[in-house]
Amino acid sequence: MPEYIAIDDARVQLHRAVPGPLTGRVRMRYPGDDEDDSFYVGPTHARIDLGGGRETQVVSWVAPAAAAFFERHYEAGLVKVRRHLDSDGHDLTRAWDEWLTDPDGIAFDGDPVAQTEEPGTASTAEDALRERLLAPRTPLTALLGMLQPEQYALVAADPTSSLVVQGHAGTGKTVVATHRAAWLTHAEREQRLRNVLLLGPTPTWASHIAPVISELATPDTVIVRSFGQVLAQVLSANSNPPHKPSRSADVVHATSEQLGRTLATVVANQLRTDPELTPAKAYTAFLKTNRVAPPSGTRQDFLEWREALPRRFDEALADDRLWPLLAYLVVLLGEPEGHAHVIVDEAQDLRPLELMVLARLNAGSWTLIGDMRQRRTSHTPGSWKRVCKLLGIDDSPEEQLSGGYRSTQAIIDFAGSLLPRSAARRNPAMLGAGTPPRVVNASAAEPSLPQVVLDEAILLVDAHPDGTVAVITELVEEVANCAYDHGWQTEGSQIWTDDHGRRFSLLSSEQARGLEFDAVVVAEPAAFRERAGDFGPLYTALTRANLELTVVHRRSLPPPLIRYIREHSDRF
Ligand SMILES: Nc1ncnc2c1ncn2[C@@H]1O[C@H](COP(=O)(O)OP(=O)(O)OP(=O)(O)O)[C@@H](O)[C@H]1O
Repeated sequence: MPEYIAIDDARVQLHRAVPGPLTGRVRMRYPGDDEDDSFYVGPTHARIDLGGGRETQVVSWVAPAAAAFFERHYEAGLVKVRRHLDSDGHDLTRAWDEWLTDPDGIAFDGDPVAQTEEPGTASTAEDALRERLLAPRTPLTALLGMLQPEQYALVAADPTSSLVVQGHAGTGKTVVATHRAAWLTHAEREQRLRNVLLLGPTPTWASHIAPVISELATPDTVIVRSFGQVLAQVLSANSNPPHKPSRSADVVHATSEQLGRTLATVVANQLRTDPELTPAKAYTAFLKTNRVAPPSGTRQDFLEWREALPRRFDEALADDRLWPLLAYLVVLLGEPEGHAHVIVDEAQDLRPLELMVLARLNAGSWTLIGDMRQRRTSHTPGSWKRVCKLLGIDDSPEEQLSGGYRSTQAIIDFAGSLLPRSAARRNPAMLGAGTPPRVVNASAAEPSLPQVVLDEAILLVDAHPDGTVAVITELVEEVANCAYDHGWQTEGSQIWTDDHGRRFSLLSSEQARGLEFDAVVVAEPAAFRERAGDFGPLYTALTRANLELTVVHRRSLPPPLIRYIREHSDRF
């Protein structure tokens, strides 16, 4: 960070180095004081010796005093001015001042740090935020300097009670989840928690958020896992078992809550006669019990499904779709060491039995973050109240996030047409209006749909040479075959590259959860609903785009999108 270089240039000695860029600066007057106080906010507490017996202080972002920087209405009248510092790695790129009183001259005077190269303070907080959001997105990074007051309030909310955060796509829920995990466990917080489990939908999500955790969190305090990895860990199983085609998943998910009740009853009954009960013995007992509780219309299906299950626990482990069932038996019988707090990102996607497993892994309170409108199936609870009930949370306030940081207004409005009118967004997108989505009808016989999708993806890749592009579709295999035929290669199975070094990601809506790209092609919208029976996955797919969205379809578009296009025919 230039301050340090500049401080060194000015032969200003540091007591200790600050590991990372400073976040900002505050000038305020405490009641009863004759002079203003000024301090920096940064990644950790530090004292900067300015020479001549003077020093300035860096207050850790987790300290209560840092609220003077982050909170919009910090104890009215105390804060005079805040200086926001934005950096790219260790280079200070921008600084801007936010006056809360009438400007009275120099915002921060009298110390060498203020006379260093902090760039001009022309931009406002809003300009700086917009500029950053319009630039090609880098992997998710710590955003301390940009954290919005509504986000900070949730990051730093009291962890003695549980918290539910509902927010539209792109309102910064993952930003809140990651920063909260770091805040709760930070070594400099007086009542820090010993550990936090930070849970999200997929391993790709886990790698997407990893940089924030390694930048902000105290080492070895935040455990990042995908839902599947948690189940694998409970079962000590490999997290990528071979998929066996079966009806297991449908029945496990469709009867999830009743299945949980049946398993709990089996375990309780068996324990009466067998205190040494193991998950394997409980599984065998479950295969035989008459005390099953599926909904009446599905009882026959349930019994047939159970009849076809592997006869032994260790054989059943080979089918990951049975993992929630098996893991529940393990946690019912074991005494897992509970986490001090669990944060769940995309929490709307957990099914009842998965929630019941999780409930037994947490010894503390919860932070549940998600968007009920992005539910991927009707087998997940339809309300936060229901989610809380399954986790055993008594009464938790439901907080809302309302800012729009991911997508342009044009993309938000187009995707938002899939939502009920009552769910419309309240705040305008920070990225501005943007260009309307491009809708390509590929219903002619030639070229094929995958070919059109590939051509559109290449157009976007060329238009965003420094950015990221994704194709999101339920027809992953068809598009992959087409890309392969045209000389594209895959690294992992999601990122495709060509000989010119161009690249795009190819994902199903399930894999795209929680991620974002500068430009996105969504292929064959009609196919999303067939999988989910709901618009949630299509809404998720459309809202992964920051700046540009192309929709390619061969079949008819879903009626709300047709209506939207008709009502806004001037834009399409
Ligand atoms: N305060 C902020 N300053 C700068 N960028 C922000 C801020 N809050 C969020 N963003 C950016 O907006 C984008 C969306 O944020 P995030 O992924 O947290 O949203 P989300 O609510 O989890 O979305 P979804 O539910 O659709 O996955 C990210 O690029 C993030 O870095």
